[in-house]
Amino acid sequence: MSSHASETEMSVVPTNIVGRIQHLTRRKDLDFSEWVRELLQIATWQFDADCACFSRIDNLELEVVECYSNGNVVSKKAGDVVALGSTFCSVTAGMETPLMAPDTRKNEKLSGHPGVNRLPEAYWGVAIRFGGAVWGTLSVVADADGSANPDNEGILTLLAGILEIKLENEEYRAELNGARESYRQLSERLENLQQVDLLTELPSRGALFDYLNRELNQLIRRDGEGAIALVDIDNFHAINEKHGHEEGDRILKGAATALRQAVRNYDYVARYSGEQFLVWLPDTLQSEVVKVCERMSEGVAQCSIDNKPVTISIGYCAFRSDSEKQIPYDRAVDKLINLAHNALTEAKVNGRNCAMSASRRPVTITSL
Ligand SMILES: Nc1nc2c(ncn2[C@@H]2O[C@H](COP(=O)(O)OP(=O)(O)OP(=O)(O)O)[C@@H](O)[C@H]2O)c(=O)[nH]1
Repeated sequence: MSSHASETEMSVVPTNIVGRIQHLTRRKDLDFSEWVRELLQIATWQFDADCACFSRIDNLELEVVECYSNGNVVSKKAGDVVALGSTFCSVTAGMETPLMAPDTRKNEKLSGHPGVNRLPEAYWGVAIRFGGAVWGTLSVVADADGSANPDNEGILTLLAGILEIKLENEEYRAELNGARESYRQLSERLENLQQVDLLTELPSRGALFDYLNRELNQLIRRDGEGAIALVDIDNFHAINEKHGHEEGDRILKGAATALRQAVRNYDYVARYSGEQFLVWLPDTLQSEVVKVCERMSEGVAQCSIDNKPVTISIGYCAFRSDSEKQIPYDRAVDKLINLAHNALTEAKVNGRNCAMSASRRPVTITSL
């Protein structure tokens, strides 16, 4: 049995134990295992004992979750599993109140226990309850008979209560971590879903920028030419107003299909916003872009409303790579889209149903 607690220390124990427990409950720097070991150390110190264990009962077995020993005795280690019946904890588990046995040989509950001459002489234990049932035990042992401090029963009950709260918090934390993980997986799935526009089945705006940044990067590296076109259905607000949103949706789907069919299979058509589509035309000369615009207009005109063909306005920006150096690719995409957008505004101003280029010649990437 350890003898670190002097008479003087014993006389101030109530104050110190409260201070130590309070200090422990406020510590946020410890993980669960470290925290429990600190508590076990406090219990060992308070009982002037050699070792304290926090154990879990699983059927007829007792598993040591955490253990603290002052080194005076050979103690159990975390993870050790023993037959519950061979331990004093088997008795503790059936009790509502702590089992206080400073001398187990003289304790009415333990004197007949098969382990009484083999197990430590002093034993104090209390059941740990969780979820309405006995979960395990908190036990403190000493190799020689212990003192009978009248406060200790209350302190053991208090330590058990704190452990129960900690256990619950830990369980919630695990649940919370599980919930966080499910949320992360859900967000990931949602993000994937958002890559595709559900109405038109084209890539969505969410997918667009990553794709364009990658593509533009590659195109610049191979000194290529290409174009970005913004396509906008004319007077779409009026179509919605007059024929209803379902009819508007039908036109949107039809336009999406027509645009997809009007371009090569390695071109890229995405839904940019409401009634606007973005078309990426890699390895395409400016003169070819004009032809693609014509094909797109003819294709969309196959969709009709009130026996009138649906028309589109297009603004495009053709560009060529002039240097592999000094290119901020992400900004280049934004700037090309802006130029195409300005051209689209001009097409609308010019009376709609037409295509406008951002410049007479392809813009150079380094001029952006
Ligand atoms: N049916 C339907 N309408 C949409 C959708 N997304 C956006 N819109 C509508 O598209 C309309 C776009 O209207 P405006 O931006 O005024 O453009 P506009 O009427 O085509 O006029 P111009 O572009 O100048 O020819 C708005 O009424 C939006 O509510 C959609 O998914 N389905």
